[in-house]
Amino acid sequence: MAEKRLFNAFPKVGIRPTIDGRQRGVRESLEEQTMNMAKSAARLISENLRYPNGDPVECVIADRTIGGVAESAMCARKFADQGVGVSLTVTPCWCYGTETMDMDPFIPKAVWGFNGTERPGAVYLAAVLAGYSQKGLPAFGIYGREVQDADDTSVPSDVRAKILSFARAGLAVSMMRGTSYLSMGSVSMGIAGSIVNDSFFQDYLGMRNEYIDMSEFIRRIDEEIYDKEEFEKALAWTKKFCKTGQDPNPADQQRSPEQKEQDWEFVVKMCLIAKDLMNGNPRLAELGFGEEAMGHNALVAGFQGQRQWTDHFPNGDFMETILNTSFDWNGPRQPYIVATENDSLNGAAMLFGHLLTNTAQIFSDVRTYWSPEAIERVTGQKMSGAAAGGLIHLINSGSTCLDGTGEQLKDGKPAIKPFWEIDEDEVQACLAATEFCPADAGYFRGGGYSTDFLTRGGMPVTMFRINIVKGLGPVLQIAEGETVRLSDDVHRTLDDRTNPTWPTTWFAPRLTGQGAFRDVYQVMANWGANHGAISYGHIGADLITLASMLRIPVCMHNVDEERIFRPSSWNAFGMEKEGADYRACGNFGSLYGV
Ligand SMILES: C[C@H](O)[C@@H](O)[C@@H](O)C(=O)CO
Ligand SMILES: [Mn+2]
Repeated sequence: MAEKRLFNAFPKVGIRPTIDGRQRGVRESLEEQTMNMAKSAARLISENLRYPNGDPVECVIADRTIGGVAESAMCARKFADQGVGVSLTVTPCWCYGTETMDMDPFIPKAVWGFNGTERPGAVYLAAVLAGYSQKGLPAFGIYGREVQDADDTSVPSDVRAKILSFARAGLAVSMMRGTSYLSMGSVSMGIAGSIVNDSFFQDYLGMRNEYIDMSEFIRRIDEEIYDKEEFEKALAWTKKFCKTGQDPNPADQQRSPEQKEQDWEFVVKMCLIAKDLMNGNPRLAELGFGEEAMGHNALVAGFQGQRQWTDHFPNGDFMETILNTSFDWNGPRQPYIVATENDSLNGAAMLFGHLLTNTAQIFSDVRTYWSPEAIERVTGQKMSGAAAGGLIHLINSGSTCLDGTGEQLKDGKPAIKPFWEIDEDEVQACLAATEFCPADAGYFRGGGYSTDFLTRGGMPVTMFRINIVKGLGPVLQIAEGETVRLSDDVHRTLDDRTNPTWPTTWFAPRLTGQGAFRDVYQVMANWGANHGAISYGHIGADLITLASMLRIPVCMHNVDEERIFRPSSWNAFGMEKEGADYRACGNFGSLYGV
């Protein structure tokens, strides 16, 4: 059974079979087809989508078809009672728009109008979408390209794709609502992303901000407010499977073997404590720590670390790495999303990626642009293939998920998978590909460990980032591309010029020849901050759909226009998609902002 998380139930998808209310023949003739559409949609969603804990997504179908306002109200009541967080209206016929529409302003909504000829499903679709636009309730329209016969209960592939894309993004919106971002510490080294903007989390994500001082870790370590049995298990696993790598420090700055041993115990305790802080732990209540047992209901957190903590205590890199990874000493499990340097905007981006894919997310500094000429100058090697246009060196200050090694395989190729698809061999492969090196004493005076690995090449990935601009609000930027595996000697030469004991992912964004994607250099030059969240797969279209639900405009992306799926209201803001997105988001404002 998947690990219980937080105090929020997973939101369900509500399906609204909507019908022409005229009895004495019309309605009766449509009842079966309408309800069958709802059942087909529910089956499609539950068979293809899972919650982050691995359980199938649950759908709730209205008790009866919705022919007017009374049945709309009955359905709304049932959805509220059942914890519905996303709604999909389906219909094969004409219905009465404002009498049957879903009026809940906070839950993502879509309408699937059957492309049939016997009854005008498309006409209702257009009418109700117009109603949603007029009422300021943007909704997604779904209409199959090919005409279907009235008795055809199949869901065409284009309709399937849109229903699933809408449901993935709608569930992500709904899963964030009511949870917390937990700041463990405050602003790290003047990084603006770690200035936690509570209006952003509250108005755009419907989330609460929680804060703890980093001294809480010392209190809990000193007073042994953690599960000591779990600690012994975690420490034994760590000693057995987490290989210690090279110490990058000069001999006279290296910590003694005893100190290093103590550091391992310290950083493993940090790991348990951070998990308890985010998620709570009933075991603590049994140990007499009732308040600490509750946790902060945090779906995402950030750890400041640098500098005050790391100037004195072992760093948080091992903690951040293990929490963000899809497994630990208890085997595969849902990752805990934690942002390095408390970069809450990158943390929120990581959360988007995690909720859309159910996978672990890489956190990286966007550290260096290497032109092919520069690589050849310093290594003598000419770049080719995906590296021919140059590379971006993604490297964090010592932490990122072990899934980022690319040692999990999907169809024989490097991948990052949901935890329930990861087997023990892949767990071991990720660990075997990693070394934990004593921390660079220049940066981390208090010691600790850094995670060192090199991501395998040929993995499709998407890098993305949330930035906040005064007067505009949040924007999202996206770059789809792939990882590149350089030869060991080329990688070594480049990596040794920076921090060779940190995790590296060589990233080649997909170029379009236009604007920010004119070349690799422009991708780096247009990146809005020092960090990026990196997710497995090309998820740019889903991120765009999610951003539109949250009314966050997308300032940069390399997603083909036909993959873009936004509420129908966006069409009213012009044919040029980027400007229309900004105008629509500005017009409707944040989803929860009052
Ligand atoms: C150790 C260094 O201070 C790094 O932490 C620094 O380069 C950053 O990661 C800034 O985002
Ligand atoms: Mn950083």
